[in-house]
Amino acid sequence: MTLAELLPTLGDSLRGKLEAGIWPRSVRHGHDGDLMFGGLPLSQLAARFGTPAYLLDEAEVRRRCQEYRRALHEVEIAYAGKSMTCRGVLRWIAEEGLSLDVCSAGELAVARSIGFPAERILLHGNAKTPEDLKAAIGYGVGRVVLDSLDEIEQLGALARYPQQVLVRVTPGVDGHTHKAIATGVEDQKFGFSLASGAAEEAVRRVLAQPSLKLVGLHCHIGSQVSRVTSFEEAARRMVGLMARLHAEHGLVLPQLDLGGGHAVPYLPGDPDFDLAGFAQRIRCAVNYECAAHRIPVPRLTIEPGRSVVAPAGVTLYRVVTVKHGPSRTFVAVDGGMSDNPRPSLYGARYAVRLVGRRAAKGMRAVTVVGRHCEAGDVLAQDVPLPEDVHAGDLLAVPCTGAYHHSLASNYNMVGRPPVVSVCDGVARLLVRRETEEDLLARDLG
Ligand SMILES: Cc1ncc(COP(=O)(O)O)c(C=O)c1O
Ligand SMILES: N[C@@H](CCCC[NH3+])C(=O)O
Repeated sequence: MTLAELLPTLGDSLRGKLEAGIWPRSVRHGHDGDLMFGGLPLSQLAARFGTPAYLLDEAEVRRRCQEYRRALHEVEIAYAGKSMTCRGVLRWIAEEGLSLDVCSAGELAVARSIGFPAERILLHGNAKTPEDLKAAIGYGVGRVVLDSLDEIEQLGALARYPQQVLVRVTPGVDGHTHKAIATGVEDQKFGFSLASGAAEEAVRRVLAQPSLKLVGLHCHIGSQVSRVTSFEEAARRMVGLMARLHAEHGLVLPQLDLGGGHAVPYLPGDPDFDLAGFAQRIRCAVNYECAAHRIPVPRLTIEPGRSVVAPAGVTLYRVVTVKHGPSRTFVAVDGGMSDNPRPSLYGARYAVRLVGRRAAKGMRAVTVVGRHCEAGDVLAQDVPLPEDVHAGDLLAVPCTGAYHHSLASNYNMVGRPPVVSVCDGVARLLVRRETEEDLLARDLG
């Protein structure tokens, strides 16, 4: 029996303890079954901002930035903007002293609009368009992470010396994560293969471009990776490559970017990422390999996205209807795959909780579904909810701060939810709800 199957059978207090790790640390029990989030009752936030709504606990995001900086004080922490970008969040990231990884001119435009320091920005992307490259050069971003031979030539022609660049390497390391987000293994679209020699060829090409200044190497083995050993192995392989480049070209590269991908717990019982262990073992692996190859230790960069914002987010939904099928009960809510495509894309699992009232009955396993025209529009399968859950109830889904707002669509012409930040009892609308007028405004008839 899995923990998810076991949960409905557990008493409230044991279930509460198991669930504690997947909610932001500010969450407290409120009156009559409510939950306090950043000092405000969830039911009050739902009444004020409507549902569905993405909530973000500002203090939790900032605390996570600080934890990264403390655990890895000598390492550059570059927040991966693809996980959640809006001006409010990027301001927190800038204030907390992190760098920023963007992967399009669009993400860069948001960063630029709040004056995110250009020298702390890295531009990523396996297929950067000329517009992406021009925008990066125009803003003077610190580093561009090169991902194809075409891009090396294009950037070489557009840039002015010394445009700092890294070369993205595919180290051939398995992050043991979902196939769709495993980027360290061979035979996929990202980076230059280490095993085939493509990475060394890319370095040669960069060195031949007078406008580019190669400052380091980059790799990213995937997302939602929990095994520190995979990062360690990638670090060792990357230092090995740096040593070969040193021997071949006399190159001393001052930077090594090990990407992001640190896993977070989505369900009760999922392990938390061992940040202290990661810090210690990466440091050891890099120092040891550098000493063994007699090359200087590079400055490390990491690019966490999910692990900075996911656990700070909660999504609120209103139940629209409850349908009792022959083998399961469907609880349908006013959102779905347009605000959270992760279950359909990656088979992602979530916990769901009734808030705003006390349940009169015990728990049973139900399937929470969305309002979209697809049978696969499932938000959470076999989750425990009270037997008396009914239309109008408020549901809260934790761990939705990353890859929710950023992956959202307006499928079925359903407007995207607002993003609301909450801190010390004050709620602030960061991104307003997408309206029918917004949707119609783009349609020129
Ligand atoms: C190059 C790069 N860096 C960082 C990240 C951030 O990953 P995560 O949000 O899993 O930390 C990604 C996404 O997987 C990425 O592609
Ligand atoms: N969108 C993915 C993560 C992608 C990581 C970006 N390279 C997720 O929701 O898990």
